[in-house]
Amino acid sequence: MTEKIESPVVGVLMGSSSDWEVMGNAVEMLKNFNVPYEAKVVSAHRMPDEMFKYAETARDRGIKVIIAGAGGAAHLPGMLAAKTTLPVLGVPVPSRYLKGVDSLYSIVQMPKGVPVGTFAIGEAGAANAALFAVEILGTTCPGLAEKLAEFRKAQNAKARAMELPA
Ligand SMILES: Nc1c(C(=O)O)ncn1[C@@H]1O[C@H](COP(=O)(O)O)[C@@H](O)[C@H]1O
Repeated sequence: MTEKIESPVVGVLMGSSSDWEVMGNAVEMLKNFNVPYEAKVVSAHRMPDEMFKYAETARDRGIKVIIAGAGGAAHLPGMLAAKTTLPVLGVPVPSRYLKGVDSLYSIVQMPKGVPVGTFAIGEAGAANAALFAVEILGTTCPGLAEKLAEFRKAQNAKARAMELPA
């Protein structure tokens, strides 16, 4: 008997394998919610043809949301958004010299007409992009909406239990 493999509904893309430490936080969050995903290195700069192909075929393959993380001249999220009408969530990956402020500015200042949802620099941004993707999926999937409510409840309990040193 073969196990049923659910096809991915979220694509987690990153410009380089060096982004994994940050972008792994998005994958971790999707796993927590049992959301089928695919994670790939796709670079607008280094693999422009593959990037176009990914964006052009994503919807037909069942992808509903794309999370794209990149550092430095982070054109990946914006270029994906230029080639698809799926929601694209951009994660600025911290860069070596400008600490990700360059990545943030590259992602956030999209021209009118081609939106990219831009998140915080680094791990929190990656995790929140995944949570936002779950929220989008939760608008049509009540099971996910319920899990999100549970997640918030658990987070609240954890924050309430926080103690400071005497
Ligand atoms: N910003 C982009 C794009 C792109 O936007 O297409 N492709 C790679 N990169 C970024 O270059 C940084 C350094 O990459 P390397 O570590 O491979 O040299 C990474 O943060 C990656 O996201």
